[in-house]
Amino acid sequence: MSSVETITQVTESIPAALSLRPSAKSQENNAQEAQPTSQEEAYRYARLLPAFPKDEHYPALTPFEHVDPAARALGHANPRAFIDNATSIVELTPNLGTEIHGVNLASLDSDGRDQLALLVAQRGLVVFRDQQDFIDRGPDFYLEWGRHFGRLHIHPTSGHPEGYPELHLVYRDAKSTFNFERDDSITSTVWHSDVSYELQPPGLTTFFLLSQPKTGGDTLFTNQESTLKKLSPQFVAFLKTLKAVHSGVEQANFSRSGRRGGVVRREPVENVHPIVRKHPVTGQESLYVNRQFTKRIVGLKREESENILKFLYDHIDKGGDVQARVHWTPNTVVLWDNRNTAHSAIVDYGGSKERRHGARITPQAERPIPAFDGLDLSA
Ligand SMILES: O=C(O)CCC(=O)C(=O)O
Ligand SMILES: [Fe+2]
Repeated sequence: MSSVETITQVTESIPAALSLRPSAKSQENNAQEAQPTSQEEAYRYARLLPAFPKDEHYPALTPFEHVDPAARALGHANPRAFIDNATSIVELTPNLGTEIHGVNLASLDSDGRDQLALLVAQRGLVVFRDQQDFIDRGPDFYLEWGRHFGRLHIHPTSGHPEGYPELHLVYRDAKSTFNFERDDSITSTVWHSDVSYELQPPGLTTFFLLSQPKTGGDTLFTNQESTLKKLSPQFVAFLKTLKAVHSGVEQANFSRSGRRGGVVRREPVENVHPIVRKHPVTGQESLYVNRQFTKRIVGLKREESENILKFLYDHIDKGGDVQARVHWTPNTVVLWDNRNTAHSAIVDYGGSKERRHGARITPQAERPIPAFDGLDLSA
């Protein structure tokens, strides 16, 4: 987010586009053809533009039992049956990311979706091309899709299509942005795991673009199992004894300040998570801190906490050898596992006619499981 989850700078106020209505006649191609503002009436996805209703308030989230769909695929005779007929399956990097052509996600049955969840858990990032059917099915389908994987999260501050608070939108055009811009930073890169401040942050997450710039606006991913493995066993053993505070306060304050959409739908929370978490299905351990939401290490002196976190963030920043970069082509749908990866938007576009409009479906998963059984998260 600031990705939209990030600390964003809304350069101008809410877009005039919000008042637009869909045109049944519009056949605008959804990508590569960014449309000028004067033609926004014809925007094919106008009904999915971000809205920020002021009267929307939700109570605190309550705990729930998450049953991971990937676990159901573990005992399957062929857990990759759902991609048996793919025309191409390419590993983006040895340790992170698989790109698949020739599989229609929208037609996957329950069993196929479970298998998909297992592949996403194993590869961290899975990119599906040519998913026009999925994208064209629209918001009710997106919600039904997401509910297969867990309870859908409603974002406390981001824009959503009118009537669909469970869809988190990223948006930028010539007039406005609801993500990623920090006018005081040398970079738009903000590594994060989505809404990690929640008690039960997301697992499998689905994201796609409805419109995209002609070039640029790729998304970066990194493998947090690999970033952990690069550290010495002695240091990892120490990290496993630690837990950290993740906070949604800064994000809410940013919204309250009037930048972004100006709404806070749910009071911000802070939660404590293990610095090294264990995946509930694969059992793999991963580093679970991020520059956007992780604030301090519990129990350490301030300088100790600041320096260790800074070291870990620098380590993540420098991990080009465990990262992958998704280039968006029209009708691409990407899934990542927020438990064992981190990601960042790249804001390298923004010509006067460029629009980038994305939607995220964000099911929550389990409370992060500490890699070290003895870690007490209640204290
Ligand atoms: O826009 C992007 O490339 C990433 C957006 C993002 O971080 C998110 O929606 O979680
Ligand atoms: Fe994100």
